[in-house]
Amino acid sequence: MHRNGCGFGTVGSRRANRTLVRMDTTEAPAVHVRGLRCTYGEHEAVRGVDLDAPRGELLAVLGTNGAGKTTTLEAMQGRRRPAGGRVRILGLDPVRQRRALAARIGVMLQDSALPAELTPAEFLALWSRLKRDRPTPGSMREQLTAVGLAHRRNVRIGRLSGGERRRLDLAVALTGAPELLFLDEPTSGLDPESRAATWELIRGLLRTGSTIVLTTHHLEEAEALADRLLILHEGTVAVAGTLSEIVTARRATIRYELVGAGPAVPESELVGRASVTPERGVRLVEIRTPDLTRDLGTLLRWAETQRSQLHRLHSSEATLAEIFHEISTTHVSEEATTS
Ligand SMILES: Nc1ncnc2c1ncn2[C@@H]1O[C@H](COP(=O)(O)OP(=O)(O)OP(=O)(O)O)[C@@H](O)[C@H]1O
Repeated sequence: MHRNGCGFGTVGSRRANRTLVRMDTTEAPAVHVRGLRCTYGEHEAVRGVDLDAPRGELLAVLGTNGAGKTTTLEAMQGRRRPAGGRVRILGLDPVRQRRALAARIGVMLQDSALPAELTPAEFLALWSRLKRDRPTPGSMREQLTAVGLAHRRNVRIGRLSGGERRRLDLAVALTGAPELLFLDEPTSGLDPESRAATWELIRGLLRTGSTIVLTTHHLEEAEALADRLLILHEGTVAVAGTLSEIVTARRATIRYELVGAGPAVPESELVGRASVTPERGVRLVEIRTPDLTRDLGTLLRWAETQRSQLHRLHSSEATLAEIFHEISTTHVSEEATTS
């Protein structure tokens, strides 16, 4: 994966990242989850989730609203006791060994309630003491510079904008140079510049060996940053893998336009997978294919024998947006009851 570019302020750099991240070369995955189940009363919000986040990689957890992303993250952070399954974080049980893990993980919550009366500098000092970290004024300033907030360090948190508070949340998560970061929608509410700078900071953290589990509603964020993706839907894993594994496992699409009358597709199994839409004097043809090379060959041979002109012929793999849409319009519970 290509990780390059510029970051926030003057320290979106190797110097900042060297001090913000602690390396760990142990081979076991940083996050290992099998058969995770979480319930709220009668409601089973997470239903048998498996996932792994190898060390030094970024796992993006995507999903529809209410899919169980935050609940899964909470179980991984030891903030929610699972109803079933096995969770290991840096080799430890996050519920039973929560104290031992606390200094080694950093958490950026979706809705953190930072004290409005304190300044970012004061809060980071307090938080460092709670994490038993020994910050120097220089290291705290570096942390704030890394998220583009050095100039706001002495302003009360209550006076910061929503985006600035979000960036302070990220600085808080970085306290103590954690090996593993959980970032719950880290760029929600950020302007495009701040989002780009946050992406660059995240890339810098990955370059220096940090492991990151991130939830996001922005598909382009997952595409830009993730080594692996997981899409949750209705409490279960709909798809998981690298972006190219996920995309190549889905059907590609062949599209072309036809002028004039006559058949629009070859007389083959392609007929059942084609849709033909009349538009502005032409017919737009779209064929979904599990085997692009084979079906494109069939189509081109047919066009040659028919002497048909296929205009604007092109093919494309499924996009993450299409895959996400397909997943989000499927009801797991309906499938389970009708199959
Ligand atoms: N405290 C709670 N009590 C009861 N049900 C809850 C509670 N928290 C979450 N749920 C339910 O559990 C399911 C999963 O919620 P969760 O917040 O984990 O989803 P999510 O994927 O993070 O959603 P979003 O993208 O909307 O933040 C949802 O159906 C939600 O309504």
